[in-house]
Amino acid sequence: MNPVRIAPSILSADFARLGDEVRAIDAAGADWIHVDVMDGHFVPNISFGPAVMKSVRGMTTKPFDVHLMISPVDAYLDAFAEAGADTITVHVEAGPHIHRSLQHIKVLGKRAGVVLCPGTPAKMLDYLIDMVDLVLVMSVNPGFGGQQFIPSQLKKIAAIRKMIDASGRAIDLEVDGGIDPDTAARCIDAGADALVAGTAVFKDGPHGYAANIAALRGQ
Ligand SMILES: O=C(CO)[C@H](O)[C@H](O)COP(=O)(O)O
Ligand SMILES: [Fe+2]
Repeated sequence: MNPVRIAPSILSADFARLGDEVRAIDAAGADWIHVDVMDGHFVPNISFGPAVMKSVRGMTTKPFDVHLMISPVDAYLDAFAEAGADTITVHVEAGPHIHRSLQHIKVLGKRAGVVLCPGTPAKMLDYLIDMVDLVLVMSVNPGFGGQQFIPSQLKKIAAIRKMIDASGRAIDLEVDGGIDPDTAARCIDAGADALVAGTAVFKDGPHGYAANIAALRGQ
């Protein structure tokens, strides 16, 4: 398994200083930059779109890990690829043709990720696992930062770890929502190798970013 990768979610950044915030989490040791895109339809919140993401893409060379909470999503995939996404992750719950969406992401030359909401079973991955580069398990209901971790998702993480190992493919297993040093350790024990964190990274302002990221690694 890979050493854990930490992906701070810029949803919790100061949007008035977004470029500086991306530079700051890069300098503080972020492995990936997690970009939460919310459409006010699939989830009850609106964040930002590809133009805002593109405007900060040049602030770091770290991979952009783009979590699309958009339904329907297919019409937006090209725009996020063009705006500098490295991994594009789409919800199985967001439309009837998840397989087509994942195929399209691969055609765009990007890493394809699939994400499951807390109420969605791991078996939804049975016919997708052979085509994805990343599985994202939501440990909160998507739409907002600062929510409480849902412990039932640990069992799902462990089940997906087995599916990934059985596949023989290199697939990242990422968890998103309510991650702090305690829940991070529990997710890693269950088999996660990438963690998204918004509140736990950004809560103290820029002087705390490096220590907060290190704490999620158990350091
Ligand atoms: O996808 C998300 C919400 O839908 C965010 O990535 C997630 O909530 C991160 O925020 P926090 O660490 O504060 O829970
Ligand atoms: Fe997210």
